[in-house]
Amino acid sequence: MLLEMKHASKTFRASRGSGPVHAVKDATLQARPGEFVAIVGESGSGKSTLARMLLGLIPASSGGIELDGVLLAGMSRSELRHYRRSVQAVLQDPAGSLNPRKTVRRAIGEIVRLHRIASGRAAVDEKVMQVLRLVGFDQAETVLDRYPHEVSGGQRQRVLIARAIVLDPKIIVADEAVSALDASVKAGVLRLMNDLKERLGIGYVFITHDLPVVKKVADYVYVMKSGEIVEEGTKEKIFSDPDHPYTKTLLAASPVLEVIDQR
Ligand SMILES: Nc1ncnc2c1ncn2[C@@H]1O[C@H](COP(=O)(O)OP(=O)(O)OP(=O)(O)O)[C@@H](O)[C@H]1O
Repeated sequence: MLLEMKHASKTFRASRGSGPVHAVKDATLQARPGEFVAIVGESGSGKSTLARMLLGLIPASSGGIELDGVLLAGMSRSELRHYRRSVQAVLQDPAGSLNPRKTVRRAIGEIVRLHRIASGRAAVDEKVMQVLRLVGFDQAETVLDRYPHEVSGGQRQRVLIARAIVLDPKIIVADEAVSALDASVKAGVLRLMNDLKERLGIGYVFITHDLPVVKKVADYVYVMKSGEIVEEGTKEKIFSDPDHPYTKTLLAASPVLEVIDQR
């Protein structure tokens, strides 16, 4: 499977007193199952807009997204359903990704029902537990009836990952998915994502401003500046031999790649 963004641009219309915003300009990238692709750039560089286009939440102004050569904008309903299952989102939890009024059981169970992965209370519960175990809740039954505010930030992020992988996606688009977490919790969630890559062959488009995280997990890196992808390459190349002056500035400004717990 191949997910591609081809020459995609997004321009937001002018609002009163200001001109149009060219949030993403002519972006081309590729993502595959089993590969950790990072998109790195400063705040305002257009990363979230790019993620929203990849997830089909907003249309591109020009260019487009393709899954195995089929243009997202031209997909039939069943192709679109396949796309939405194959390409899942994990967003930053403080963005309110989990409804505070739904228990973990309900937040994941309703996806199971909606997509007819299982039906009947016992079968749905079993599926929910299975996916919770996959994301590291060894005693899944202890979190089933908790509300989002009753679990820790790292656990909430795991629940969000569980909710994404229950659909058996091939690629997860993660926008600042670990940015709000403390270093040790962050390391745990990254380990989990890496583990899911190895065990289930999930690929990631991992969007972040956090270079130490990129250094730890990415296979391939795209660097964004002012809406444009200014450089791309393997992690090794980007970190040891960057070409673009902006990449060099980013690396120099990074808090010398604090060592993230490797356990
Ligand atoms: N709906 C919108 N309408 C108008 N302008 C927008 C809209 N969404 C984003 N923008 C603008 O597009 C530019 C890129 O924003 P975007 O959120 O994609 O950047 P980002 O790299 O994700 O930044 P951050 O890390 O701060 O979220 C910004 O100038 C932003 O103000």
